[in-house]
Amino acid sequence: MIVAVIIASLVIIFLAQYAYKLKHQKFYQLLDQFPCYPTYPIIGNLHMLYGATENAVMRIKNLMKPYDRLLFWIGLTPVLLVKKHQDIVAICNRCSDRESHGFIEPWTTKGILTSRYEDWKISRKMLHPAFSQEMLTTYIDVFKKATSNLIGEFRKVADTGEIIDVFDAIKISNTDVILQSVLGVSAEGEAKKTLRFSQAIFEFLKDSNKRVFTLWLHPSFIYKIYLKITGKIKFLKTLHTFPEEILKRTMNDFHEKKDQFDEAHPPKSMINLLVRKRLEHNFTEIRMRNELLQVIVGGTEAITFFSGFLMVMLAIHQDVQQKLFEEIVQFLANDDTLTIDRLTDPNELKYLEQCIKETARAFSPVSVTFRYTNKECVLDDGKVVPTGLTIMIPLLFHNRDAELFANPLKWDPQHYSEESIAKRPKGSDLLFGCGPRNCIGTHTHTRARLRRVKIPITLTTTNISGYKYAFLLSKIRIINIIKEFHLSTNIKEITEDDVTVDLLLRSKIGFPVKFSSRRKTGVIDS
Ligand code: HEM
Repeated sequence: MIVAVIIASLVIIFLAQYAYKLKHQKFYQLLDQFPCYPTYPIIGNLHMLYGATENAVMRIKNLMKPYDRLLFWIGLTPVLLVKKHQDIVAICNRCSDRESHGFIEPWTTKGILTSRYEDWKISRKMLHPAFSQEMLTTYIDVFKKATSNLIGEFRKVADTGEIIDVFDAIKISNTDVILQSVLGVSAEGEAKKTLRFSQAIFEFLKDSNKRVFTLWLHPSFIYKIYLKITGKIKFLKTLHTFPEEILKRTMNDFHEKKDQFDEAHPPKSMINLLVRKRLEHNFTEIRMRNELLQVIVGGTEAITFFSGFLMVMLAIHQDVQQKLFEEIVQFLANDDTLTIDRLTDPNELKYLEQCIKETARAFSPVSVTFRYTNKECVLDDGKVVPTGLTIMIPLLFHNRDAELFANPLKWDPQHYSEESIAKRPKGSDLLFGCGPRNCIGTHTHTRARLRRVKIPITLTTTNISGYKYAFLLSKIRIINIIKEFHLSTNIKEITEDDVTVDLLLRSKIGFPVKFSSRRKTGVIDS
């Protein structure tokens, strides 16, 4: 009986799939242009990722070796993988939808990371001012305070000969920074809750990645049961209640202390800005919670891994560290204040900027991004990507493309020297993504604006993103750390075998660093 039911179900699925394919013949014909490994009914190509859900992107890298484009079936869903610069730029500049396939529900729904174009436009417009020069100037004090606390942690182990994994200290510091600038609360005041929240973010990202590549977790009702049985539902609750409580508090303040929200008191955090502007866009509390949550998620994990890799690379590459130290000493010689103008002056701290960009290239924290084609997209060779297709863009492969970067697996700030940049096609750095849906901290160039300033649309402009949130925080942090400590480590390199890549790139071997004081000194401009 059971066997009969299973066979009947399979036949029904097969027939339904056949009927669907007939109805969407053009879509499937266009898919035939792209290479694809043999598929099995129902599972598609997922068997090829068996046992690798935690490191799926690296497995995909091997599968993509012979191809620049690959059609990959995640169950019944076709996904086009592209790794070449021209393809990424063409797709990202033309399609502003990001496909999440609801995989990250029920963790979060509509918001800047996950919304389709029409909703996303509103999110982006609403949140963009939170990354303006004025707001960044406000955040600088938060960055300095958090750096001061972080340095305090490193002082505890300095000169003891101990090698510590800096990940936890950086994570606490970054969570503090992001929470202060997004939610206006300090981790110091909410330490336990912050820690639980940060754990919930981690579980959310890990689980969402697992769900994408695990067929039986695709149906929503099964996933909800899975969350209950595994006890992960508690992380889901924390993920929601923490920002909700703070949102309620801010909304109450908004109603009761109106004078604190007038023009004489400009917003100092994203939540403050959102509460002021929510009526313009008719945002519900749930929508506001999602927006805040998604910026926090987008920011915290990426910047934590990024910072960890940067510190370890400096600890490994002593020559680079020494050169950077000399640059920092020179920068501080006559003026040791860290203002936004000094930190964003393109003629200052050039080598530090090279080190930061190189880390974002070699260890692309957001190693994969997605698009969904809301219209047909013609690629350079005339091939047409059909409407309604999910595109997976492993930015990591692009950023390690040997055609763009000599010796791409080597971390070398020379990749960002003026001479090296001049040798690459303009706009070939996709460190913060590409097109209008790039990282929110970056400048957005719409097609119209590109035309106005006569920049070819095929060239993206994310490489002028530098002086934003992540860069400012990194500069303040590295200046203070390198000025005070000499960093060393017991590892020689972080190789491809030492990282796992799901949606984010993580280190399997942690971030081991030894701190030795250069001289007893205070934190600059704290
Ligand atoms: C080193 C640090 C960071 C890196 C390398 C990075 C990289 C990226 C990348 C590659 C994307 C996808 C872009 C695309 O699909 O084209 C992205 C999106 C995004 N990032 Fe970042 N990011 C960083 C830091 C941050 C920070 C600090 C925040 C917030 C405080 C943030 C918020 C976001 C948001 C909200 C999006 C979605 C934007 C949209 O869809 O409109 N990121 N980031």
